[in-house]
Amino acid sequence: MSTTPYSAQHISSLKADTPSFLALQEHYAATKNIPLRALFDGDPDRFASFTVEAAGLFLDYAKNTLTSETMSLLFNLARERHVEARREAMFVGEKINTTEHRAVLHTALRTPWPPSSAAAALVVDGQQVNADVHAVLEQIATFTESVRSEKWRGYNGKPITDIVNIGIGGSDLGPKMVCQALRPFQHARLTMHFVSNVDGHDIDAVLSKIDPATTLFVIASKTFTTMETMMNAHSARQWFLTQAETATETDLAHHFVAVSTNTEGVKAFGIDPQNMFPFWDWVGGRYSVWSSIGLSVALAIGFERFSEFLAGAHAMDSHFRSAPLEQNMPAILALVGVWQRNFCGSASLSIAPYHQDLGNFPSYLQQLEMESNGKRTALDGSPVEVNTCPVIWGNVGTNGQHAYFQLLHQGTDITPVDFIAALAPEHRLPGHQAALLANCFAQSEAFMRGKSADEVRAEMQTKGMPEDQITALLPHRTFPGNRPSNTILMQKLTPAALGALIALYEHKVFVQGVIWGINSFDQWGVELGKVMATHILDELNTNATCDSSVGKHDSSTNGLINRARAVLMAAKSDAA
Ligand SMILES: O=P(O)(O)OC[C@H]1O[C@](O)(CO)[C@@H](O)[C@@H]1O
Repeated sequence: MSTTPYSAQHISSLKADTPSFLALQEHYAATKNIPLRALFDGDPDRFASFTVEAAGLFLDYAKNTLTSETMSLLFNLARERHVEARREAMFVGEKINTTEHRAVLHTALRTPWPPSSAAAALVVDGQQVNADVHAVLEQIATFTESVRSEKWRGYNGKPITDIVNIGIGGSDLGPKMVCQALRPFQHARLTMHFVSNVDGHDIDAVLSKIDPATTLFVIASKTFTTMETMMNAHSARQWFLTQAETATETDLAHHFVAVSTNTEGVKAFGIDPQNMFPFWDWVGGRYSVWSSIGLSVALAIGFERFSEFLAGAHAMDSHFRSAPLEQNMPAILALVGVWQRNFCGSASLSIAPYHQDLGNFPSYLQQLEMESNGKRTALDGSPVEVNTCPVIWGNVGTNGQHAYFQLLHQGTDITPVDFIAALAPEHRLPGHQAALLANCFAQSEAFMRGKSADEVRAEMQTKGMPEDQITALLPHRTFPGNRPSNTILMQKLTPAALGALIALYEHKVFVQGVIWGINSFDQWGVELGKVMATHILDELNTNATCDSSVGKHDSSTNGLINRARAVLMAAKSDAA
């Protein structure tokens, strides 16, 4: 294993006094008052200079308050942080996830088979990575084909009509987002459902509309210990046994399959390991849709389309791994984000897909970005000295325009926006696509240009508005502009384009993590609440007098537990 200076355990936080950081700070101070409008007016070639194309995607980052000098300083920063060497360390399977002692190899899940050369074949801890990935893909291909072709049937001989994916976090958000995004490619007989929340209303709503005889449950959990997933899986199992007429325990095999790294856990639940689709600890939950966690996707769109999805991501991997930083789309997207976050001071990033089928993309990115880079400790254990991941949020356009875009245009914070659009639609309805794209492009232009007081005044005067009204309304109707955005375009939202889009953001997150000096692949921050919930669950389920059993909490938590327990206990005795 490499012990070069870029080995993870030697990496400290990005420091505000490093030469490249100081140079960027100085540059920001010198350029911050130049309006974006002026940058466009002064350079007719700005669009050509600040756009990049790769793997079927087109990125326009010209509407950011930056110049070629900014970019060159950012590339210096990336090189100073050893982005290229760290990138290679990830691809070749070094254990860059140092706090969990794991390699990070989601890119191997989409490497074509057989690998192009012996050198490309990955061996990690003695495991033939590519061969193992390929074997599981074959298993997925055979199984999904048999369900789709009606060979695989329910216990009383009926074909499967409904698939229920039970999982949470990466075992839910990825498959759910991708199935929605690729809705037009979905098998006509199959309806996809996703259950994630421990709140019983979630699974109850799904169970109330499906037939046990024609339903397949996919229990998706890397660990097979996650409280939410296990509780939902047990409820589904119980529901099946009570609702499916004449069904016995042996019939469960027709209706429950598992996706996991934990064979023992799957067996203990009662699923035959024959019906288990494995993956490996070097696949992080939020990077797992390419693994067997994508089983629901492959069931929905078929294995051929699933392969196209993997190929799209691989095309972005190849670009990311080989393109110089100056032409490297994920690196550029990451560096623009670092500029916005660490120098321009933006605390959040809004994601605006102008495509209804990408409705779940913002929530997917919330986990990808915030669980990866929402960290305050550097790889070497020291405190991080600069701001890390911004808050990620958003919704589809044009809906967002009629909700929170007011704040984006005229609020007190400057929030960068990533616009994402497909040029051609899957539907044939006249007029809609042009209207959608017109709104997308208009919003980014409006954020950039704003509307000056002089322009607003002239407009109101042309309309013949009295001077006193003009004076009163002027400040309200003025737009400051200078609000940054990126626009990502694809031809159509195909499996390959979606694969490339997700991989683009995965690698953006990686580059930002390297620059900030953090481990983008662990998630210790989710542990504390999980453990405390198990204790409180025990307390809510006991009959002991409130004060003695819950006395160890603060008065607020204690009071809340007591109020809830009174209701839960009453419901229990009513049911008895
Ligand atoms: O697939 P599992 O093991 O059930 O975990 C689900 C999710 O829980 C987390 O571990 C923490 O919330 C995520 O990283 C993961 O995607």
